[in-house]
Amino acid sequence: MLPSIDFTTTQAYKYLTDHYIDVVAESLKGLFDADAKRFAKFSVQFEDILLDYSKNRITDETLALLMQLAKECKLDDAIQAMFSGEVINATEGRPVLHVALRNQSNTPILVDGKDVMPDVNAVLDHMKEFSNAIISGSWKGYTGKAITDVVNIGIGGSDLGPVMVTEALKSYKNHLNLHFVSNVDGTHIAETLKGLNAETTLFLIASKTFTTQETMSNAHSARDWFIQNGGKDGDVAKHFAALSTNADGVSKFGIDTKNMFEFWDWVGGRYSLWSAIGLSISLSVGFDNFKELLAGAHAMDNHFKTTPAEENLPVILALLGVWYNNFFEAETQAILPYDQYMHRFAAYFQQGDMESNGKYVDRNGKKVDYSTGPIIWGEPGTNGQHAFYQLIHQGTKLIPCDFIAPAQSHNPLAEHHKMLMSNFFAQTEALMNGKSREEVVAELEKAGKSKEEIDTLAPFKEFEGNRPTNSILVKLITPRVLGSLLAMYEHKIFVQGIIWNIYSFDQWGVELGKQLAGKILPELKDDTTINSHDSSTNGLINQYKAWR
Ligand SMILES: O=P(O)(O)OC[C@H]1O[C@@H](O)[C@@H](O)[C@@H](O)[C@@H]1O
Repeated sequence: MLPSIDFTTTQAYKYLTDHYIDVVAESLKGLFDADAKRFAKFSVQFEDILLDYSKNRITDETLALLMQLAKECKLDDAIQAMFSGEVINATEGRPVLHVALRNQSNTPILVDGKDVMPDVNAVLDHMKEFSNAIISGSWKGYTGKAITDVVNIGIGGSDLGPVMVTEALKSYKNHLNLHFVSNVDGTHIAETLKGLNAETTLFLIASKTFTTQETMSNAHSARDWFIQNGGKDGDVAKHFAALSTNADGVSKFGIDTKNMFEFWDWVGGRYSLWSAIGLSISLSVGFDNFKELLAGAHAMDNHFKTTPAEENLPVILALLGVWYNNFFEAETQAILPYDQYMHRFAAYFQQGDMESNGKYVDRNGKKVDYSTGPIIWGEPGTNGQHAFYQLIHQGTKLIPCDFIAPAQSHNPLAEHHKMLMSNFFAQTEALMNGKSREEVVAELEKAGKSKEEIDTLAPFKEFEGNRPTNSILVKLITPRVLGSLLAMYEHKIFVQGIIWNIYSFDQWGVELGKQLAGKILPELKDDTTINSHDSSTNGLINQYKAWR
């Protein structure tokens, strides 16, 4: 059982409410001027990851009060409850144990009194054996040729993690060509299959439930394509594997359960890249690198479980997020990786964070009267700079940003990485310091502008600054570092869910749309005029029918 505490009734919350008035009046620039040790004080290193959170609108007291808030919300008990396999996903009646999937120290983790580690390790062994066979070419397709292309068919948690990680670790990639099909829009699979050869293509049907409409339709279309292109029903076993918790569904589809890679209902979809769902990762970068990814996550799990809150990366990030979300009323959180390989990182955590903490009902079943999960968004730097940073710098909204960058590049071309990094450093500095009226005026005077021109232009060129950022500087994006980074954000989401007193591991909010689509689909079969909905929905459906 998770503790259930309304954080707005805690002592710490009351103190923070008063304290906020003082902090709002402070400038980050002033806080840095007043304390030469601010960076040393507000930064923490974990292995090859340095988190600098000194450019946040906090003081020692803020941090102490946020830590007190975590304590009053019984965060330690909640962490303990998750790691010990308690049923903390109460609305689905399940434990939450993605940490078991990367539990490289193999300490027993019990679900209903049974240690899950032997099953976890058996699936990892199966993934290793299969990956090695596909990569080495010893696994042959139906005409005796080795596999060259792997198509992962899945959506949501069965797609975003594998896509993001295979992209982030592209420099570790082998000869296999990876493809990902998620959208039910036929364009996605049709475009993917163009140019593929059925003799050398392997399909991974990735679905926790094995019932998801998008995935099942794409899987059936993939099988039709396979048969149309020369494969026989009996050849399916050589070209289709399933990653799922649903053995019945898998065999009904016609996939040999020998080619099924199992996982369990205590793995949430958006936390499943560490499970069999990660098979495409293991195929793309090899099992050893996949294991390194798990090892990095496990190291972060241990850090999260055992490190005092003051030094604990996920806890610090989470509490800073609460500070902005609930006191500064920030609505969003940007994730800005200065690493092209990480271009799907923000998209991945859109699901990770928003599906977890986008809830307005608390753990007592009551509607909350405070703000919960933020809107997560972001693009890689420097592209974002030339697109939406204008609003971050001079817009009316406060947008806390996480800047992430590797000190070393996998592609050290000429001066590229130094240029990239100069932007990474410059942006957080600019957001913090801004540019005062005096600086703007001096600059315009130097450029020879008249007094009148200066008066007209100056307000537009001023930056008020005081905009908060975290800098996450890592040595190099290796599988281990990536694993740790991902686990860091996962645990951040967990901590915030605890503070906001919501259930972070269910996702009932995705069901209503699915249900209604299921009702509408039969109405689209023929051209009968539809009048069973509101006038807008009827009007749209009928116009669609007229145009199709
Ligand atoms: O892996 P399957 O079961 O196909 O689910 C895919 C996705 O479906 C969505 O509706 C959500 O529930 C996600 O959390 C999930 O990752």
